[in-house]
Amino acid sequence: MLRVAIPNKGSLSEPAVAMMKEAGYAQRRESKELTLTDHDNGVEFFYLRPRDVAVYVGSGTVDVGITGRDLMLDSHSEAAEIMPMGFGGSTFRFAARAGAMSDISEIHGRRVATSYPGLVRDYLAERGIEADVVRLDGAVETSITLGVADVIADVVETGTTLRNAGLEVFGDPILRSEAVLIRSANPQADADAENQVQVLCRRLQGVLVARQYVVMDYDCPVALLDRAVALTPGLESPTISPLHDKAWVAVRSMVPRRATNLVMDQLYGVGARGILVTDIAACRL
Ligand SMILES: Nc1ncnc2c1ncn2[C@@H]1O[C@H](COP(=O)(O)OP(=O)(O)OP(=O)(O)O)[C@@H](O)[C@H]1O
Ligand SMILES: O=P(O)(O)OC[C@H]1O[C@H](OP(=O)(O)OP(=O)(O)O)[C@H](O)[C@@H]1O
Ligand SMILES: [Mg+2]
Repeated sequence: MLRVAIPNKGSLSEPAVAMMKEAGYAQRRESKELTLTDHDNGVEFFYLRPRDVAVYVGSGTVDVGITGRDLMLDSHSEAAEIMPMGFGGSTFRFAARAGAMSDISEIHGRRVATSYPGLVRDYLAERGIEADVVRLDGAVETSITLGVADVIADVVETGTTLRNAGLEVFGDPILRSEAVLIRSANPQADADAENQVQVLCRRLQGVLVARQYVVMDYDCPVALLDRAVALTPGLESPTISPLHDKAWVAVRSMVPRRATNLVMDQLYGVGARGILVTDIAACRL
């Protein structure tokens, strides 16, 4: 059985479970279940703290897992990214009291509070900056007000938490993070496990594509087909089908979901009619 680690709590938990369900895997029904065996697909799911996922995967006790890129790098475990999951995006940044700092060189000799000491120490060491890294479990933004640190390094998504604490980011982002599927950096040579990992990846890729694209159908005068197809090139090439009226053809193509309305406006402008958009329930490319 393939062993897969899924975050049991936090921002990544619900979207990870939703994605696995969309990929056709059984998932736990309630949050107190620690494991779930999907016999039909030959997969055993382990619901673990997202911070621990990289540790288990790195040690080879589970085959693959979902966690944040930031957590994986912080853990220094022997794990490697296989694919991004399309959710849980954030940046990891330094921040200090508004107006207090403008360059990371100013961190030298200061106290930096963070829940990601591995990541922060690596980043500072690479730049020759010496600082006292204070490890906290969370709510790191409050540490400056309470006098425990001069600088923080933390996850920033909307920036609301920082603003509420009167803090401001400075310097370049330390990291751009998102949820990622990871596996051991030195996987055992096991053909069955390798095959199952490939199936899992193809299914997850299918979910990503189904979420990112729609299918667009429209009718188009033959004389205008080249201009219309240039707007909807699809992934490989659009399907063109004859219509009873020989002056028209039907076109079917995949279009990025976020561009749906723009492409429909442009197609209509070119002369296409009967433009229909359909969600993709699942796909394998
Ligand atoms: N506000 C956020 N937006 C997007 N991703 C986030 C956010 N906060 C944390 N993450 C991501 O979630 C992962 C952190 O997992 P963690 O278990 O700490 O979740 P959490 O949302 O902070 O929950 P909790 O603090 O309750 O444990 C990291 O990969 C991080 O980049
Ligand atoms: O930029 P924002 O949209 O405000 O999000 C960022 C905040 O979200 C996370 O906190 P979380 O709620 O996980 O609390 P924690 O610090 O206790 O982990 C993170 O640690 C930041 O504090
Ligand atoms: Mg948190």
